[in-house]
Amino acid sequence: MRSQMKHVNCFAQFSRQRGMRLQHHIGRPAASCALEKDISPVEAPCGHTSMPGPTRWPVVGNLLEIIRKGGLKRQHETLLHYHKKFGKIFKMKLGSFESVNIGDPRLLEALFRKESKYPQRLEIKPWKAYRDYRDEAYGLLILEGKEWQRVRSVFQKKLMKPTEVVKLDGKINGVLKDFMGKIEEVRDETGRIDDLYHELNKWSFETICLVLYDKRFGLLERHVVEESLNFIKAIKTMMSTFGKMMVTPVELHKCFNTKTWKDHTERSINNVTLSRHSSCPANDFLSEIYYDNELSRKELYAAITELQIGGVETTANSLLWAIFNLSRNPKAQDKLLQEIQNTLTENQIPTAEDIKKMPFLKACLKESMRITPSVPFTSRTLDEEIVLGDYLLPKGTILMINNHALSCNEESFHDGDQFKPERWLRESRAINPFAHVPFGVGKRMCIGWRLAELQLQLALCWLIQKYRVVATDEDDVEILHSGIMIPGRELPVALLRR
Ligand code: HEM
Repeated sequence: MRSQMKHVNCFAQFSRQRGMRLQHHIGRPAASCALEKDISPVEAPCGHTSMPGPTRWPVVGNLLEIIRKGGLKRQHETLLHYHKKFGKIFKMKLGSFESVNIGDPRLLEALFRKESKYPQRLEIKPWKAYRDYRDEAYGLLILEGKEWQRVRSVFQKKLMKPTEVVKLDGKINGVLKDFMGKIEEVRDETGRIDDLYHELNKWSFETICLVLYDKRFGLLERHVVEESLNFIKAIKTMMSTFGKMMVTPVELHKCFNTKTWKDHTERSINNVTLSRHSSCPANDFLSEIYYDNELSRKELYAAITELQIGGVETTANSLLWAIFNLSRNPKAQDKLLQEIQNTLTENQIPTAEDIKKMPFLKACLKESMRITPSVPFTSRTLDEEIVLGDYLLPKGTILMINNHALSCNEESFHDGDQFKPERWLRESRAINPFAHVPFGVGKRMCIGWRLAELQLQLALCWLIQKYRVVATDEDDVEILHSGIMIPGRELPVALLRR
């Protein structure tokens, strides 16, 4: 990789040799091929300046340094540190996993402008290995090429169309009504909830299942069906084993039947269990897809399973952090309550239409997802050679798009460590849309983002209308990377009835 990533000064020579056209030069105008000033130059074998990055050691690459700096759980902090040290683009290697990391909105925009027909994320070999092992199909998270596009376009019609998504507010509110009842049940006399995250996971699972299967799974009832809880546990296991399985070859795990592989295969999500619920879809959402024969039954199961994997913990996690951020920012919370009360009468159930009249609510959510993003990175595997910024990146390069670093960037967000929803309302200094990408970018961005946003906005409305969310201590809460960003301890929050 090192010798393949050449400084753009090599580019003219490359273009002549390979007949490359200048349209491939993305990131800055073709005429400006000067060395990036803020990238520390490292001497490359070709004699030109190559991309900077931490010192890599044979076999392990930078893994030991990551471990020394707090391990994979704190990798987001280490990567932030690398971005500060090496600039907006750098390369690194974790065991067998090599990547180029980008944390700059202009570079991301440039990448987006040259997006290929079927953008690819980094291949998730452990998930594929598991599916192959069980003879199951792949869903949107892992599909590639034309197959990905075929499945994507089927679900996109339902999930990405604003007019379709707003129709789901009734279902979302139905689950929220029960969720509020659940909160009353599990809240102690001080307003604390033991394992709030688990309760939020149950809420988001119940909502997504209702949207997909038009069926309630009873997760918010007193006696919960074990199978549904297993799904939530399985998502957590998949997320937490993911990191370890990505930095070491999956074949090794399989061959030696390591604990990580056992955890991964024994507790991963099983399509067959879920398939019962979608075997004869009766609701609008699945029936069109099913009866139009757009997807085979196997493909439908896989796609639905992966919609759930993608949608359950991410949404629960985003609401968890929003509750936390509002608990630490009572002024913002008061302003939010004011907006809700100006829009809704007491106990009025909010609709998607009402949400349109609540810019501060949207801003609070955006700011929460910026300051505490659930998904810190996404990735792209280049399917053709491109020039990004000042570097020629060969086909096959894995680009890590660091949403966490983008969101912390002081150039884009002044006082970036502070929760300031107002920043999203100011029209004078528009924020570059590529500076904050919690749902990713381009053709492959999150297919559930509209649904997730509506769910979160409605949930915040219900919660803030009924409860004052307070901080029970002011000590730091560490953020840990476990596939998704989780708090290092039970969140110090209480919900007090207004
Ligand atoms: C707050 C909640 C959510 C967050 C933060 C989130 C975040 C993301 C991110 C960052 C990606 C990668 C995008 C990229 O590579 O550019 C993604 C992809 C995906 N998400 Fe979400 N997501 C959320 C909710 C949902 C929901 C509710 C669903 C399902 C209904 C869902 C299903 C998916 C799927 C299937 C993909 C893969 C899409 C593809 O490759 O075509 N997500 N999500």
